[in-house]
Amino acid sequence: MLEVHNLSGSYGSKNIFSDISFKVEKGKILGILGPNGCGKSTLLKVISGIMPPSGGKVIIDGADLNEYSPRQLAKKMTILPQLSASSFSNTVRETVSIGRYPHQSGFFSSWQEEDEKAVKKAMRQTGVEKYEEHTIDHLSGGEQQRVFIAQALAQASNLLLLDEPTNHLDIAHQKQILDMIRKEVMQNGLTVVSVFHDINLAALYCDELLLMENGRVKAFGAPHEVLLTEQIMDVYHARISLQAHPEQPKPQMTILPDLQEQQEKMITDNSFSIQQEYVAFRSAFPLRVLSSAVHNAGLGWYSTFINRTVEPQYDIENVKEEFWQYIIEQGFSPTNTIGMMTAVDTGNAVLKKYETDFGEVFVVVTAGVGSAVDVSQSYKRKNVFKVGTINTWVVINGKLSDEAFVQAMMTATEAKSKALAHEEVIDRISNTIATGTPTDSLLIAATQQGQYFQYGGPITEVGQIIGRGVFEATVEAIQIYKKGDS
Ligand SMILES: Nc1ncnc2c1ncn2[C@@H]1O[C@H](COP(=O)(O)OP(=O)(O)OP(=O)(O)O)[C@@H](O)[C@H]1O
Repeated sequence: MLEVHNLSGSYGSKNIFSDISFKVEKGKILGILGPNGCGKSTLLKVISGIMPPSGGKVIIDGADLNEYSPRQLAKKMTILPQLSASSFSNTVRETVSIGRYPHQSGFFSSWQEEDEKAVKKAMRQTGVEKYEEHTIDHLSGGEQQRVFIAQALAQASNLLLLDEPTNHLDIAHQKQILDMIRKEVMQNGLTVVSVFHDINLAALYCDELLLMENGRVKAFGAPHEVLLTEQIMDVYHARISLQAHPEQPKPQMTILPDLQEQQEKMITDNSFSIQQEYVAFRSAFPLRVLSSAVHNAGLGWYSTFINRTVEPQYDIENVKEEFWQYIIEQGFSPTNTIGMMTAVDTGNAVLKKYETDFGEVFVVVTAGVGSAVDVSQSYKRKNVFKVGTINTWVVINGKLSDEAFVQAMMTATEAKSKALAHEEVIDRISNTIATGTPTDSLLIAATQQGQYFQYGGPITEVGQIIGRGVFEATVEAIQIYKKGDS
């Protein structure tokens, strides 16, 4: 569809970009990324024919850009430049209608039903129908942007060149416009080349990305090939971190601010309180937590954790909502609290403290093993939900990598299973040594200050403490449970 060969562009003698080559297939979206002033808009202007190249060529559908007349080109390709601050006295409808110009033999003289349909469809797609008779200068920046996108769509060409199409748009309209463009691409074979400042939106919506630096191509490829942590940090001179998008197989980045903490933050025993109704952990600052809790599971930052006692017959349809209410009633913040539940008396919780070279590590365990299960034999039983459970917290004064968090979960789980074996806890169905209960929960929390741990396996410095601590606390908690049970 679009081929760019060794393209260069300059303003007079000032060279802006050089030797840029890439191809975009029909029905694809290419995103152009790069820092301010690296030449993205100028590249778009040269591709569209607004500016002549200083070298190289642009091929559209097999023919050189120069071979098209301006009207032919306007039917092939539409450019939506960056929105300028100039004032416009045309109505929305008139502005969108200008997009039909290449399809007229004389301006407005041969207005056809097809033109009317295209204008109406474009206004509907961009949600500007309701402003149809308003003049552009009476619209907000975001509304104006949508009108110009409508104008570009009304032109109904096969190639759309967009310069920051989501500029000025709120998140709902960013999503609406980009979803709509993606749909046009997929259903009608539209091809799009778009400049983006928002790297996450570009990764989410584009098939391929072209990353520019100082007028040159730094990288070209699928989003996961171009968005590499070191590469982005290098080009933009900003610290970032990349994660997976929660729904799409696309990378997303987060800026890492260079904010210096004034004080060293430490967790001490004062943060824990063990009561009959619940075990609570309260910190003056949030910790990074990975957990399988009932409330706020997953990876996040939280300052409070609670492990509450519920009736053994606790069976509520909407557990999440009930837990949310409970947290509020106890005076905690539901968005800042991790919540677990157990049928055992939390007054029997075991709290253990381990002094290490890097700081203190705390382990808290409540254990109810009435419904203990051997994981290797569990396929033999029906899936019966019981609240009798082993809940484990590990709180570390240290900084864990993502690998270390996951490995810490594994290390703690293995230590728990070893404790059950040590206490000869039996799976009553299979009559074999149990490895846990059907509903165990685990929480690993770290202050993310002080010593850094890349790994958390059993023989790492932090893993050794986790292994020993979870084993000892679980053995003790099981012994207390057995005493109460007998
Ligand atoms: N009309 C012009 N005459 C001379 N230099 C210009 C002109 N327009 C832009 N430039 C310069 O060309 C360089 C590239 O500008 P361009 O607008 O292409 O960058 P960009 O990557 O789109 O930047 P941004 O992200 O800030 O929009 C900049 O240094 C800019 O100052």
